[in-house]
Amino acid sequence: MRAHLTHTFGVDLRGVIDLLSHHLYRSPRVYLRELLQNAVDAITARAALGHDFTPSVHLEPAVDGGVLRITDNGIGLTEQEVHSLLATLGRTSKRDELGFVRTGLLGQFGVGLLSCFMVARRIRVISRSARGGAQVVWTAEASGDYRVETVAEPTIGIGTVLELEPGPDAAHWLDGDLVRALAREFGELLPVPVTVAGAPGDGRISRPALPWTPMPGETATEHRERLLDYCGQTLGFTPFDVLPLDVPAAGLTGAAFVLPAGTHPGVRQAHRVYLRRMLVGDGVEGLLPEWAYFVRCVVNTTALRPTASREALYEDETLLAVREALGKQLRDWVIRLGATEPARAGALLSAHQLGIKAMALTDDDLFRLVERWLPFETTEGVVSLRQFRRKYGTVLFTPDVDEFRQLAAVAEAQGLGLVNAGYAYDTDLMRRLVETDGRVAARRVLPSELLASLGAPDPEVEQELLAAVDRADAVLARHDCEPVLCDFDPISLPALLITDPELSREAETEQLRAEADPLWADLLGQLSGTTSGATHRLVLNCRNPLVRRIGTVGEDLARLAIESLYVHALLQSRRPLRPKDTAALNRSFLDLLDRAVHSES
Ligand SMILES: Nc1ncnc2c1ncn2[C@@H]1O[C@H](COP(=O)(O)OP(=O)(O)OP(=O)(O)O)[C@@H](O)[C@H]1O
Repeated sequence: MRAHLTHTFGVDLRGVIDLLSHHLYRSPRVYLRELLQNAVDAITARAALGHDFTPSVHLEPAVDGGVLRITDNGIGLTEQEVHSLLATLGRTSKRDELGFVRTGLLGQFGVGLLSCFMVARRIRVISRSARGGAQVVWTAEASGDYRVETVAEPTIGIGTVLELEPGPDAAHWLDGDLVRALAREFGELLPVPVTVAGAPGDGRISRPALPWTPMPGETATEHRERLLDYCGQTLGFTPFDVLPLDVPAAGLTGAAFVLPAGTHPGVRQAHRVYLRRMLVGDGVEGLLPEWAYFVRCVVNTTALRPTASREALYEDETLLAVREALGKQLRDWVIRLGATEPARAGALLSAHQLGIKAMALTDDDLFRLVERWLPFETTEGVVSLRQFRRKYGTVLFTPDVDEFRQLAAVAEAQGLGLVNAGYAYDTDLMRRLVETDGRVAARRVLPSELLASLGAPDPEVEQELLAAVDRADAVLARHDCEPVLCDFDPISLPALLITDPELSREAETEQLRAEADPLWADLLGQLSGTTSGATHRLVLNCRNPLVRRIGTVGEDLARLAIESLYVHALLQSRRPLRPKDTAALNRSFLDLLDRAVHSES
């Protein structure tokens, strides 16, 4: 029998270092965030020991291709800790025995330091522990080799000095201007004083106050102005508005900036997220519900967890709760705006219709706001549903933009009010209107209904036209269309093409039946019940002078005129042209042209 031996995975350090340092992070720039984070964590850990000291982190960018140095007066490392923490991938001092992240610290994975190998070929850590012991020097190469030395006579105070020697083609990452810019970006809000050599004034780049916290003595208007400016400088746009965010359970505060008009609903908004005042990233997604695509946030949190790359947030219970709470705050703000500044609420609704309509489908208050302020295209012009209902009681709507365009002029002339509910979420909103206010609140208008409201023509004119129309029957049948004679306004409109959705559905069923096998054909036959007529109706306006004249012209010209009116009505309805429609368009146009030219000559 063969013995079963247990083996441990071998690890090629070069591969792991390459993977972590080059593939985990999107850009080498994050090396500075990892360094600042370690320095701040070390200070937090030393403070937790009860030491009395003035925290400080100081950065010295490289000069002429030399080393970059970062010095902190945090907890430092003993020789043993250097071996176990710095030299063991994935080992961290920032989790407890059970693996939970210690409160108040930023790191947790034990890989951040490796990001330095994206810009450095050698890392040197000189450290003196607050717990005592000799000063230690750890020098690590990008190859994965390291050595540890102890120094009898300490050269530094308690804390750590970390030096990076630039890697090939990476010297610019350690240069003064870039280091100052990166330090400001990542560390600007850190509560610990961070100074960078060469930065203006006393070199401090971190400021004590969060930008969204009101300053002492600042008025509400000044505070708002300051935040609008901050948005311009940090996020690069002038917001429509700004609102404060606060989720105490997640230690989250911040500001939400509502984008001006023109934001595409498909865009996933990226937020600027600080974790314990350290910038996690400015492209963090998923902080808000999807419908809130028109808002960008800047927040600081103590409870959300970043992924190892720090470029996204962990999808856990806390994030779900935060997303829900922030969504609610946003929604409450919209409602408040509706109550206090209706005109601005109207402007907001028009600017970000899609997101707000989506929200309104599941939220009563927002639905009322939408009903009251969201502008709809109607036969009364652009008005809100509330205004429209005040005049007509019921909202008669078309679920299709083209259908609205086709019917609006005629409906208006007959004194019928019509609402275009052809854009995204509109018909769902109409359904909701019925659910909340009853069946009379909204109804889809059927083209046949409109047809019924049109007047009967003068019998004499009708008689005259009937013969001409009868003769043109075959022409229209080619287009699956039946002629109807009516009197309607506007008088200038000669003909109207109406497609009844019921009829087209039946026609489709018929077609399917024709193509299906006998069993299905029978079944579909029972469903459709009727023999289908034409799908379209060409409603000729007997009040229109051109239409009237058709009754008096010869057979060929009458046929040509009716087919031309069909094509004209089809173009007006903005429906896509089928090949036979295009053929009819060409035919009628050229025939008319031909006749016009001949009548001249
Ligand atoms: N400036 C420092 N002072 C004291 N200890 C440090 C310092 N920098 C790093 N360390 C120690 O080295 C360990 C490894 O650091 P590293 O940045 O790789 O991971 P981490 O900060 O623990 O976690 P993460 O990968 O999430 O950043 C830390 O847990 C810490 O104990």
